[in-house]
Order: sequence, then structure tokens, then C-alpha cells
Amino acid sequence: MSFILAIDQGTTSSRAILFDAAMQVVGIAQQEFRQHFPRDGWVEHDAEEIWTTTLAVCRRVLADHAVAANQLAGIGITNQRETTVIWDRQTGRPIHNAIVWQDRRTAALCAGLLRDGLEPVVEAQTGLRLDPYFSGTKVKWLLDTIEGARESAAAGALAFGTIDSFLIWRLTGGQVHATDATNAARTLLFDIHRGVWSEEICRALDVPAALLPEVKDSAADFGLTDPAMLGAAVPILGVAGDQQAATIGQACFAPGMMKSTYGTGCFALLNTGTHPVASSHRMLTTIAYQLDGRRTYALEGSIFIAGAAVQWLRDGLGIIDSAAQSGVLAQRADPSQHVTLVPAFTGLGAPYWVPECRGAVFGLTRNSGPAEFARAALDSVAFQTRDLWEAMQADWCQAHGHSPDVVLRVDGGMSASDYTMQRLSDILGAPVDRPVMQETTALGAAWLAGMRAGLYPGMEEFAAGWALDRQFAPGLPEPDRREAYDRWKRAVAAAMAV
Ligand SMILES: Nc1ncnc2c1ncn2[C@@H]1O[C@H](COP(=O)(O)OP(=O)(O)O)[C@@H](O)[C@H]1O
Ligand SMILES: O=P(O)(O)OC[C@H](O)CO
Repeated sequence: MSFILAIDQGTTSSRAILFDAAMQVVGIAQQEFRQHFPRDGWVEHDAEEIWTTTLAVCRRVLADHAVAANQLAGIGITNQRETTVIWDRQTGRPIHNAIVWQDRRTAALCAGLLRDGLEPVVEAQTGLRLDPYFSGTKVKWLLDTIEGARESAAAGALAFGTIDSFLIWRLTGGQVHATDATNAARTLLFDIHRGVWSEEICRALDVPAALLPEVKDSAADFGLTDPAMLGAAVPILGVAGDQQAATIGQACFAPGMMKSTYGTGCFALLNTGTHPVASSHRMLTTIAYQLDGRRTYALEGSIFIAGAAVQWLRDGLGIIDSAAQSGVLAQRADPSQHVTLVPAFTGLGAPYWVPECRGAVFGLTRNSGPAEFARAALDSVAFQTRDLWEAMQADWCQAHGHSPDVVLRVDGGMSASDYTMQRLSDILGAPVDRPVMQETTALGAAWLAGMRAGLYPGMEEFAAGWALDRQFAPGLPEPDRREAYDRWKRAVAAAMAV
């Protein structure tokens, strides 16, 4: 039993990553699935497709590498967070498509709850904001909308879960209804301080306790897979939301360590230790991981558009053929021009939280062309990260009376761009560390399971194995950094004013 299977169930694809006893990647299988946009602002996934693609990639990666299920010491699950499924306990069938984290259908519901004065309770107990992003109002929408759902839920016939929970249910053949603390922390229903479902918020949202999963540590016994799934009963031993799994995979275990993942969007988490730090700068407070019943907390900043700006250069503007070309093109930009892109294509996330804001470009001249657009798109990722960086440092300062000594570790597809990572370091005025290991999210889930199985080392030894690929050191003089960031702040203010 010398392998660990990590399941990474993401927003656009399901992946299975096989790790060996030395925590090295043996193989990866991946399958995309359909995105459903039934109305403006609505985003759904077919939960059955999430299940079939997940099972298919697990079977494929094992078959491709001739590894039998009885050679697995355990399974770790990491997942797109907040996405909401409600299913029938008897049949296992979802009562509706999964409502995805990006879905905005509950905006009016949130506005109503805000007027009712629920926001202070939500912030104090969950560390989140009253925003459609999180699961709670999606659950309420489903119970209010699907005929008979509210009565069935009250009678205990239905189960709610984030994607980890739904996969655990399916993998165990309907035996286990559980989640981990990091996923529970994203539901808007979980008291992150007491580590229990919040009766007050559940009451306000009309969510019956009978609907909710048991909340466990991130490394725990989540049940055995039904042998019909993979060919043998395999224990599920690790579960964490994908951004928390990346924090673990990056070994950001000490307070002051921060990871920033650059995929379609960007999610930055700053470890704040065993005491939660409340944000007065519009960051989220969340659980980074829970081990042996002890919660470690993080401040989180979520940016909706990062790599998606590069996709826009490729698919929207057609000025590059591949994402990798963006850095080459950006380096050819005229240094005397200051074209600034505010990529608020789907509104602005942290720290602005303005869903109705849309993108804008400033500083165009007759000489502005593809190179200046490419630079503006990549630079926008650095500027947005600086927004989070400033907010988190200010929150930390308020809590501790001094600035943190931040170590920033980056990952995700866009961290492959040397240009962007250098620019990030320049704009932050701080070093940026990129690890050798690219699969940090899957590694985090695998480590949780492998550590629980006794195959992988404990936290300290795991952290010591983190290896640097490249450190980007800041090269921009302070006045230039200030001037560039001031220009960005003015551009955001102008975009928000339109
Ligand atoms: N060399 C590169 N330069 C700039 N952006 C890149 C590069 N490689 C990938 N990207 C961007 O990274 C994103 C893919 O990263 P990934 O971590 O796979 O994202 P996700 O998990 O959200 O699908 C895409 O948006 C792509 O445009
Ligand atoms: O699936 P990803 O990588 O886009 O991550 C989604 C986040 O977990 C949403 O909070």
C-alpha cells in the first residue's frame, strides 16, 4: 500500500493525481465537464457529471499506471468550494443541478438579509460576508424553489453538501455524510470559532439541522469506498477545499506565510495561526486547516480575474495564440506608455466587492497596441494582489501591533509566467517564491491522507521538503512602485465611478 490517490474536483474539470510513497506525482488523469448558464449570472454544474467524471479519472489514472486499488493507502479529496448540492438520501439523486460558487442568483436574497441586519452576525460567526458566493443562500434558494424540498428536508430525507461531501457520499455508497472544517467554513452556516453549525444563521436562512453533514478534521476517517467503485475498499483520509489544500501543499504552516494561487482567478491565503483575525479591510476570515481538533485560521482575499485576463487576450482580442506568449509580448511594451487595465469583467472581488463594476482600460494613446494590452493584463494581476497584500497587512497590524514578516509562495497555471511573477515582486516590493512542485493543491490533499495513513511524514518534515524553483526579488525603485500603484488605484476608482 504505497500510493495515495488525490481527487481534485475543480470548477471546470475533475482530476485524479496518483502520488507514490515519496510524494512524487506518478500520473494525472483529467476530464472537463459542461458549464450551464441558464440565466444571466446563473452558473450550474450537473452533479451527476461531476460524479461520473470524477469516478472516470480515478479509474483511468489507476489503470494507466497499473496500480490496483488495494495498493492505495488512502484517498485525499480537494474541491471547488462553496458549490452546493442537495440530494435525496434514499436514491442518492440530486434534487437540482449543483449551484456553482460563481452563481449570483441569490443577490437579492442577500440584499434582503442585509436589510434585516444579519450581516454582523454572519461576519462575527462565519468570518464571511453576506454575498451570493457562499453556500448558505444557495441552500435556501433550493429549499424555497424545488417543490416539496422544504418538507423533505425537515423530515430528514435530504442531504446538503459541498462537492467533497457529495463525492464522499457517492464513493462510500451512501454510507457517510460528512465534510471537513475548511469546506464547512465556506458555507455561511458554520461558526468558525466554536467549530459547529450556527443555529442562529441556520434559523435565519431556514436551513434544518437534518440537512447538514458531520464536520470532521481535514485529516480524519471519512469512510471506506464501496469496492464496486475502484475494485477495493479504500479509506478516504483527507479532505480540504482547494485553496486550503494549496495552502497546505505550499507548507504555509507558520503565521505570516501566504500562498497565492493564479488560475482563472486568484485566491490568496495568509496563515494567521490558531487565533482568527477579523478583517476591517474587507478580507475574509476562514479556516486554513483543522488537525487533531485544532483549527488554524487564515485571512483570504479572492480576485475573480487573473489568468482569465490572459484568456481574454487570446480569445477576446486574438492578440496571442497561447497563454505563454503573453509574457513575451508584454516585455515588448513601450515603457513610456501607462496603459492600465481594470479587469472587472465579472465585477470586482476583494477588497472592493462591487459586483456591478465592469472592466475598463485607461491611458490609451495612438501608439497603444497589443504589447501594451498584454502588459496591462499581466500587470493587473500584480496590482490586484497588492490590494490584497495591503489589506491583509493592515488587518494583521491591527491584531498584532506590528507588520507581519510575510513569505509569499505562488502557484497555479499563471505562476509559470516569469514576467508576471517578477512584476508581482516589483509591485509588492517583496520577494515571491515559486516552488518546484506544480501540483500544490493535489499535494495538500494527498499529504492529509498520506499523513493520516502513516505513509507520509508529519508537518515539520513535510514542510522541510518544500523546494524552491525560483525566487523573484523586487527590482523597481520605491518611487516608481508608488507611482505605478497610485495609477492603479485611480484607475479602479474611475472604473467603479462609471
Ligand atoms: N505562461 C503563462 N502566462 C500567463 N498566463 C498563463 C500561463 N500559463 C497559464 N496561464 C493562465 O493560467 C490559467 C490556467 O491555470 P490553472 O491553474 O490551470 O487554472 P484553473 O485551475 O483555474 O483552470 C489560464 O487562465 C491561463 O490563461
Ligand atoms: O476550482 P477553482 O480552482 O476555480 O477554485 C474555486 C474556488 O475554490 C472557489 O472559492
